Amino acid sequence: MSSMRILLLDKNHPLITEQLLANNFILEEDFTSSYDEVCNKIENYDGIIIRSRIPLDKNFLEKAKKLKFIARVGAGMENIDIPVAEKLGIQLINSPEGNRDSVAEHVVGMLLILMNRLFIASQEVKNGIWLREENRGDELLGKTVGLIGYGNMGKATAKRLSGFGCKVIFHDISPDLSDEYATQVSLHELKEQAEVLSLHIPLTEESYYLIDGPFISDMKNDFYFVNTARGKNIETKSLVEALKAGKVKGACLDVLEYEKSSFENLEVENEDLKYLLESEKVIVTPHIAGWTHQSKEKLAQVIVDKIVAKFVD
Ligand SMILES: O=C(O)CC[C@@H](O)C(=O)O
Repeated sequence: MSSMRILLLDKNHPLITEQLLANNFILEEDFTSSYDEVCNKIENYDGIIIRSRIPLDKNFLEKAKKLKFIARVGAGMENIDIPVAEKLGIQLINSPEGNRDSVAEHVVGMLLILMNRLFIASQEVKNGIWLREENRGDELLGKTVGLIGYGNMGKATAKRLSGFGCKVIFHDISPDLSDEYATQVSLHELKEQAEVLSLHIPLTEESYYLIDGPFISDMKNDFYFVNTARGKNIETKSLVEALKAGKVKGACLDVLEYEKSSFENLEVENEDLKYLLESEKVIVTPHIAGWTHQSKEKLAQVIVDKIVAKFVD
């Protein structure tokens, strides 16, 4: 029997509340209090369930005297000061198994739209313009796709793309991850071979601006770029330069460097952002790759199952 007190800081699928109450957790929902207000009461809770509304930084975590776990509904944990949480013995739980399929479908969808000019051609026809040669597409079949990161998202993406007849290679810091969908290679080999580059890594100090000017120059082929990871994994200025120069043939961006958080508006007074929003070579979506009706429910179920497995006898 659990009598742990849990604070829910973001709206999620109702099954989280239903199932945790059924397991005798004591719950409090607070979707509006500010960072300071939550800091002032966090010492009363054994667990927190979050998406990304409130940053769980050192100051916050040091006030959370009773906290035993932080559960992230989603994959990315860049909002949490992980070294401090680990030092304080707070368990970190995330749930990428819940939205990996949505992310993978989003990657394939964006690539098909970009490479076959589907959105532009449709808009043209609706405006009475019938252009065929200008809208000639590029097949995914036979392309070498390089993934950076081969966790839940990378693997789900490789599974789909291998079904499209792509050769999928990936680079990951963990060894021996090759499987029936993709082959692990060094970063050098990936840069030599990839014709499409897709990111599936968390945002950490090491992966901040991983893709910058020198990285892009090292890529042997002109390539399509896909980012469903985090905007700050790529230096946007370098992406824009490479798009203008034709080195990046097109970009599918579900995340932007200029997002303040997943839920706030964009800073629009930025020349690079303006280019991305205006360019025909760029597709942009508002951080919705892992955001389907199905993933909402699956994320909730995964997080509940993990909490129950750890804290209910
Ligand atoms: O919670 C969100 O808003 C997005 C989640 C997604 O980017 C993830 O990290 O799983």
